[in-house]
Amino acid sequence: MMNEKQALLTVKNLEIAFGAGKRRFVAVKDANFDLYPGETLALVGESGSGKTTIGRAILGIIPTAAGTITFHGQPINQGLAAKAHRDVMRKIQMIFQDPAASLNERATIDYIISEGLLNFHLYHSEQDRREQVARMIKAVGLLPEHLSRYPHEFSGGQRQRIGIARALIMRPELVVADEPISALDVSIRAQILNLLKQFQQESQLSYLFIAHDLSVVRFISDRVAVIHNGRILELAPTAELFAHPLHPYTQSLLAAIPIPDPQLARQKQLVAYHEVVHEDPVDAPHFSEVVPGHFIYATQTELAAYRTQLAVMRS
Ligand SMILES: Nc1ncnc2c1ncn2[C@@H]1O[C@H](COP(=O)(O)OP(=O)(O)OP(=O)(O)O)[C@@H](O)[C@H]1O
Repeated sequence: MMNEKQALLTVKNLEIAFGAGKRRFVAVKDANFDLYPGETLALVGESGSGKTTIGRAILGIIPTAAGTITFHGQPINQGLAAKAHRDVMRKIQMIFQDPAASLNERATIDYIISEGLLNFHLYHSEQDRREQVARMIKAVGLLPEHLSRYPHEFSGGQRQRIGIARALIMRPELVVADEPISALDVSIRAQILNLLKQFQQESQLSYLFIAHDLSVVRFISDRVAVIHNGRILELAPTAELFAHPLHPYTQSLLAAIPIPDPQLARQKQLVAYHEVVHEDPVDAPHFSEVVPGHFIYATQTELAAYRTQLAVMRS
């Protein structure tokens, strides 16, 4: 079904490296995925796996070493004319992990939420700006009197609402949400997730949702990409991935989800997955489809075995 739609974002053979010469470190290796309008794709992996790096490359904050990032069919990682660049910068917004660190402490909430409108001239008059901000503040569940206050006067959850308002007032088409609830109290995480879902339903927003918590991913995302050591190892629709994880690393990740029932509580260790350097160029691993929509990083020989394994799991 997904493939009949035009992808909003396409990441193809993406490589991102830091440093040069002997210090060169490839943080993202040959990443491939599409993101469709109105869809949430989760990028899940342990700390340091390369999730944020992919998000930052999509936002144009860091350069890419190889591959393409295409938005609305237009490559955006190889330099854009100024007008097109501004247009993309408006349409792709970010929500950060730490709402305490990402808001300018010296600015009022009114200014923080308005800043994008001011920079991009997205208002007709001062009255229009005020109306847009008033609508947005209400939509994220804050009050008009909050506008004259400063970030330190708010709780973590309220700050994240401000961060969401700041991003969504730009009317983006894609939001890169980088661990948007992991810095928040457990009690308010669901509220923020529901708020993000509500906005998506209202406006066909797409989310690239960066997370390490699989229970959150299961709740919020349509599809999941599992990343490890800069490599996407498996990508599938959420229900499929949770029911039929194929890659050993994905399986260990799922097995490590803590179960709330203390009787059943378990916290298994993740199986370290080390990429094998394949000497055989004929059967080198690729990111390919096991069945339509379910991708895995494997050699052709492994792929055939995964197909059999999946058929058994499904029968
Ligand atoms: N500016 C940089 N210079 C050098 N190395 C970097 C830079 N940014 C990230 N890295 C490295 O790239 C790798 C991936 O980092 P990244 O922040 O994308 O991981 P992550 O999966 O988002 O982790 P976390 O959940 O901890 O944020 C890490 O090994 C990190 O040390």
